[in-house]
Amino acid sequence: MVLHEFFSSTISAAELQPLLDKFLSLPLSDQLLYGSTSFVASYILLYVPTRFVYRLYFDPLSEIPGPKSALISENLNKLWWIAIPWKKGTEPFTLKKWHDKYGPIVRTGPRHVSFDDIEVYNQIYKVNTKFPKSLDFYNHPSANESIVEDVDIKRAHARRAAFAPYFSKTAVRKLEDLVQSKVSLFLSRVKEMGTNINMTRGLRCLTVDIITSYSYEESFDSLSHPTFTPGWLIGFEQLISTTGVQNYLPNTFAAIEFILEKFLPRSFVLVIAPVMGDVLNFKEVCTRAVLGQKVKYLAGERNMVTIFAQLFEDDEKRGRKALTDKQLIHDALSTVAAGMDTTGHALSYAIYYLIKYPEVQKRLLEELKSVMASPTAEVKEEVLDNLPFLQACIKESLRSSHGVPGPLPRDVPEGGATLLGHYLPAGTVLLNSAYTYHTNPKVFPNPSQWDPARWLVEDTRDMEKHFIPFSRGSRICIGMNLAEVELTLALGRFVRMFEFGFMEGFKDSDMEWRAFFVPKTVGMLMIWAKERTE
Ligand code: HEM
Repeated sequence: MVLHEFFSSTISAAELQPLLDKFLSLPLSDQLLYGSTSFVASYILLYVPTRFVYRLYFDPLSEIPGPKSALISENLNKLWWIAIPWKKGTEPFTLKKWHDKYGPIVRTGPRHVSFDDIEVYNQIYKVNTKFPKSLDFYNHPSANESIVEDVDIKRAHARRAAFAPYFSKTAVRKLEDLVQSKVSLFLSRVKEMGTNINMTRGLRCLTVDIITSYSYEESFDSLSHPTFTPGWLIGFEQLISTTGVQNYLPNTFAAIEFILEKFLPRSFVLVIAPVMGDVLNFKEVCTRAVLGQKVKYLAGERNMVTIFAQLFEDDEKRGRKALTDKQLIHDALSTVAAGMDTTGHALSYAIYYLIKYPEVQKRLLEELKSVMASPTAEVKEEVLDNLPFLQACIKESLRSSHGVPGPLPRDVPEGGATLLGHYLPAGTVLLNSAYTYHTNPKVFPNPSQWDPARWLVEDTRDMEKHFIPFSRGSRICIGMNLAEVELTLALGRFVRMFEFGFMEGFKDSDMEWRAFFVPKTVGMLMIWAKERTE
């Protein structure tokens, strides 16, 4: 039969009726079986191919180059990154490969478009941006009411404005003593351990103790743990590894969590679902900490210096609507998540590369000796902030650890947008990964080389333009100033105080990372450290 005849042939109601009667006379179980089989068959054989052809040739995004297989199914694309064990967290690497192949704009899915163009980046991630964070990604059941995941531009702006004063450079420097004391404790723990030190976790313990003391008064006291492995940290590691799945099925996870949390004893949960048990423990610690501050505040305690306490006071003074308990808990969780791994990860890269490149370490040490007479000399952050080579090491570590390397999706708002000459309808999801920008060989020659000296040339403007570890614009990292103070004090004082090297068995491949919102290395940085004598 020619195609025309096939499409124009019709079946009359009289012909259809006996078929329908026959179907209805079957037992219910057969009806269900045949009904669902025909539904699945027509979905796979008719709907999916027709939709694919539409996406390929007729969709407004069809002009944009990209891998055709990515147009088959939005859900399959998502599951690819979160459910296939060897693909988990590798999205930034694939995006980079696609940009190398297809150019600065790539259609990576039916509604997804990725960019490798810093001018476009600056348009999307600018102050007063019209491109909100995308619910497609910012929808974690444990953080979807936090600042980080607030996709409403106006509301997020107001919430950021309330927090911002506590993170200005001046505010952070006022709390320098707190950071110094945690760094001192960290260094004394490293000295005491001497060997077999899990630096990946140790640095997380340092950064989390700083951020929790800064936020809620009582630190998690993770640095005191004999092996830098407090239970909540394991819970957090589990939580991070499952972010993709939790974003994909937020309601299912929220329901499972609710049941496990409310109806079963924790000891039992830890046996039947250890990951969830650890996650719940971690969340409980954060919840107790932040709500504890609220209770103290309501009981009349004033002049607490922590972020949340100041927030309660300022809300009252300014007549601002107070955050709900759920918002507070989600902020508490996401502040720990945002402030811990990113800073710890950048520091661990700095230490890893300083071991790999002893000549760079030597140059840094010489510079540090110029302001610190002895290995344990006291030093103000302001002094270290003015050391060009130390700052270049930090910058290069932020570049090679990429900050938050995933593609931080933004939505095209109502009315659509035209970017790189392509019209993108409302709802298109825009992807930009720091990894793509930080490894551009035209901007950073030999990008995989860790080379702090690249930042000490006369003209760094092009590199600065492509350097986005903290993102940019309205949703730039709130904790950037705190992170910079932590990085400066921890790295400067650590390198001045210790000789250090890899433990036997440590491999370069342990430092490969995967993106689970924040980056996570596949192994741990294991080192020994010995106090310097001069
Ligand atoms: C080296 C350390 C850090 C790096 C590389 C980093 C990087 C980033 C990046 C790239 C974003 C944007 C995320 C997005 O668009 O979804 C972000 C947001 C954020 N960061 Fe950081 N961060 C660091 C440390 C910190 C610290 C210490 C804090 C402590 C409070 C913090 C708090 C936040 C918050 C609350 C946001 C959300 C801002 C918003 O959505 O408006 N970060 N950070």
